[in-house]
Amino acid sequence: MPRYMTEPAVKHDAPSHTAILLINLGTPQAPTTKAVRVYLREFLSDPRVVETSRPLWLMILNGLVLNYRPQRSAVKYQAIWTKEGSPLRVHTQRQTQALQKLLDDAGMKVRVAHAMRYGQPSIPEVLSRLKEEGCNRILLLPLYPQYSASTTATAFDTAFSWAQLCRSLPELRTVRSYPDHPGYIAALAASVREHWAKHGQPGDDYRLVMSYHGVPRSTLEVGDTTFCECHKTSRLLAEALDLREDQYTVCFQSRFGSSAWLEPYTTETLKALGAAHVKRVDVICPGFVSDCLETLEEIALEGRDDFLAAGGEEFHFIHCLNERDDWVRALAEIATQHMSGWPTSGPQSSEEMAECLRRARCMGAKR
Ligand SMILES: C=CC1=C(C)c2cc3[nH]c(cc4nc(cc5[nH]c(cc1n2)c(C)c5CCC(=O)O)C(CCC(=O)O)=C4C)c(C)c3C=C
Ligand SMILES: [Fe+2]
Ligand SMILES: [Fe+2]
Repeated sequence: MPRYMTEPAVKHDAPSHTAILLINLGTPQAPTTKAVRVYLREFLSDPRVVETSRPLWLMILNGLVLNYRPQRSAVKYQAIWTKEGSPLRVHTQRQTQALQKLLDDAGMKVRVAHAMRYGQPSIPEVLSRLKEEGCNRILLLPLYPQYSASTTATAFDTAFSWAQLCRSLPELRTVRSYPDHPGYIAALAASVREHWAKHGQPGDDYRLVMSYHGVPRSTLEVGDTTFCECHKTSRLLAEALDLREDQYTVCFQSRFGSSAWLEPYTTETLKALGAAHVKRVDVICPGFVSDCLETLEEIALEGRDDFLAAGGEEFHFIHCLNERDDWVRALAEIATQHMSGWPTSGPQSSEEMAECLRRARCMGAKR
C-alpha cells in the first residue's frame, strides 16, 4: 500500500482554483440517543477537547459519559431540531451559500465549501473533493471568531493530517481568529441595536449579558487565548454600543465535568442578576456565529428559566449572526484579507505548469 494518496493524471493545462473552506464544529445526524452517542464519541475522544490522561479519560468516557449523556442531550436536541435538521447544520449551509453568492456577485472566482470537525461532511472528505475539482489554494476559515485549542486548533490538526497523506499538496492558509474584526463587531452591534428597536431601549435595571462557550480554566493557565479574545470582543462590542461597564456582563457557559472552567459561569450570573432584581436581561452569544444547541437550548430555554425563577422580570435572547448580510460581508472581508496575493479573478493555469509544458520536460510523463 502506498503511503501517500495516488494523484489523478497530471493535466498541465488544467485550471487551478482558489477555495474557502468554512469549518464548524459539527452536530448529530438526528436528535436520537443513538446518533448523539456517535457524535459525542467522536467529539469527546478528541485529545484537544478533553486533555485528561488518555487511559483514565477513555474509561470514564466509555464507562459513564457515553452511557448517560447521549440520552439527556438527545432530549435537548429534540427541543431545538427543525424540519430542515439541526440548526447548526442549517445555518452553516446557508452561510456557505450566502458567501458564495456574495463573491460570485462581486465577480470573484472563488469556491466556497463547508466542513464539520465532527460528523459530516468531514474536513478530509471536503478537502479531497476540492482538490479533485482543481482547487490548489485553500483557505481554512473556522466559524469561531475567538481562538481555542479545543475548536480552532483541532480543525487545523485535521486538515494538516489530511495534507500529510497528499502527494501533490495544495497551498493551505489558515485564519486563526478574528475577535476584533471591525465587520464582525459592527454586525454584532447592529444585531443588538435592531433587537433594542424591536423590544424597547434598555432602561436603568438592564444588563446585556455576553455569554461565551467556556473551556477548562487550566487551559488559560497554560496559554490558551480564548479568555482574552472573548473579553476583547466584549469590550469592542460594548464600545460600539456606548454601554457603560455596569450595563454589560461577560460570562462563560456550557461547563462540562466538575473541574473549574472559565468564570463567571453563565447560569450563576443569570441567577444572581434575577435575585438582584435586575428587571431585564438581553443575552447575546458572540462566540457562536450559528444558532445551535448551546444558544437555543442552554441560553434561550434554560437560561430564561434560571433568570425568571431567581426573580428577574424580562429575558430576551439575541439570535446569533447566522446568515445576516452584514455578517456574510464581514466573512467575505476576512477571507479576502487572508487570500491576499492569491488569484481570485478567474480560473488560472499554474505558471510552473505552463513553464513545464513549454519546455516539454514532462511531455513523456504518463501521469
Ligand atoms: C468536553 C469539553 C468541551 C469543550 C472544551 C468545548 C469547547 C467548545 N465548544 C464550542 C462550541 C460548541 N460546543 C457544542 C456542544 C458541545 N460542547 C461540548 C463539550 C465541550 N466543548 C459537548 C459535550 C457538546 C454537545 C452537547 C452536549 O452534550 O452538551 C456546540 C453545539 C453543537 C450542536 O450540535 O448544536 C457548539 C457550537 C466552542 C466554541 C468551544 C470552545 C471555545
Ligand atoms: Fe462545546
Ligand atoms: Fe451545553
